[in-house]
Formats: sequence, C-alpha cells, structure tokens
Amino acid sequence: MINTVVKSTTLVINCTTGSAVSLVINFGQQYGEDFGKISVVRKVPVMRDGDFILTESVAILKYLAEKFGTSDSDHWYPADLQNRARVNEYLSWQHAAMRAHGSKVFWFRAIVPIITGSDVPKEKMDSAMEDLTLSLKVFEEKFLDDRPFIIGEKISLADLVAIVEIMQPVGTGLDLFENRPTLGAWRDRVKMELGEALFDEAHKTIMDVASLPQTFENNGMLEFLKPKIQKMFN
Ligand SMILES: N[C@@H](CCC(=O)N[C@@H](CS)C(=O)NCC(=O)O)C(=O)O
Repeated sequence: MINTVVKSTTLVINCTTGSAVSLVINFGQQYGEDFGKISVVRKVPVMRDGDFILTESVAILKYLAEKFGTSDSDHWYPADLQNRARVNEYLSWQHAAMRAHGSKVFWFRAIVPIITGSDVPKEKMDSAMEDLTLSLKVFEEKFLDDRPFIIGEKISLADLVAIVEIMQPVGTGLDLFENRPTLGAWRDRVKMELGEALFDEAHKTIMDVASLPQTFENNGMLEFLKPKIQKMFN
C-alpha cells in the first residue's frame, strides 16, 4: 500500500513497503548550493531513489505508483487501459489549467505582495481569477461530472494532483468551495479517503500562508525569486 500526497511545496510519501524512496524538501532550499548539484531546474519536488534522480511531480507520482503499486493500490494509477487514460487525461490538462491558474492566484495574493511590497494590479488579479473560475468549471463539469472521483468510484493520482492545486488559492483565504457543492463534496471524499491527518499535513504550509511574512524575513534565498516576479509584471 502506498499513500502519497503532493503538497504544493513538498512531497510527502508514506510507504508501508519500508522503501528507501523518500524525499521532503522545503520550499526555498532549492536555491541553495547543495540542491543545484541534485537538479539544475531548482524546482521542488525532486525524488531520489538510490542513484536515480527524478524531477516533475507528475512523473514522480507515476514512478512511485508503478514501483510500489499492488492489487490493493491499483486505483492510484490503474492498470486498466481506459482508467489509466482518464488519469493521464487529467494530468495532461491540469498543467496549463488548474495548476497554472491555482498557483497564479496563490502567488498574486500571498507571495507577490510580500516580495514587491505592493498589491498585484487589479486588472491582472481579475484576469487570474477569471482563469481560475473557468478551470474550476471545467473540473466540475468535465472531470467530475456526477462521479465521486475523477476516474469513477475510486480515488486516483488525478484527484491528489487536483486537490493540492485547488487548496493553493484556498490557503490565501478564498473559499472556492462556497457555492460549488460538487467541488465541496468531492473535497470531503478526498479528505476521507486520505484520512484527515494526512490531508491536513499535506496542506499545512498552504493553510498557514498568513504567517509567511515572518518566514520571509532575512530569507536571502528568496532573493532568487525577485527577478522572476519583476519579469512577470513587465
Ligand atoms: N512542473 C513542476 C513544477 C514545479 C514547481 O513549479 N515547483 C515550485 C514550487 S510548487 C517551485 O519550486 N518554484 C520555484 C521556482 O519556480 O523558482 C512539477 O510539477 O514538479
């Protein structure tokens, strides 16, 4: 049985197989010298399994599911052709939709004001919110429809990747579940499947985002982000 949850900033992996595969890197550490030797991409998460290093959260999740999958845990990344294709369909779509839009709203509301000292211009914020609203509509109407989970009766990697992106704007104080009963009921089912403790652990950093200003003080590593942010608003 593998129980894996991707946090927005870290990858939390609980493997009852007792495997050596495990990695938790806190956001910010990727700008340090040591991390540069592991991955020049300097993004988290990165997984190391022996000498094998793998970047990209989706690739890491599939690797773990394939390495540790058992008949009991097949639902995470199903062997069945069409169920697997449904998981892949969501994972392909989300990169440029839910992931891009959820994290943009998170950055605009929680990070950019701290780094630049001013709010994101209203028209940019409104446009980011419109994109997120559209992604949520597609998610509810196409990817959930009237199913309990994305592939049907069982939770899969697609639901895990979806929930962590949706929780990013939620962490900034936006209640995306209000007036979206389909989304809220799905979130409750995901929480129940994972267990409340693991769900809360995975989203702790995001839900504590209001404490970030203190964290950022004297954090030289975040200087790396400034040029990126400035480019975003040029
Ligand atoms: N496509 C990558 C995206 C990884 C990513 O953007 N990670 C963020 C944290 S959630 C990061 O490390 N950002 C730092 C940066 O872009 O400099 C994945 O899914 O793993």
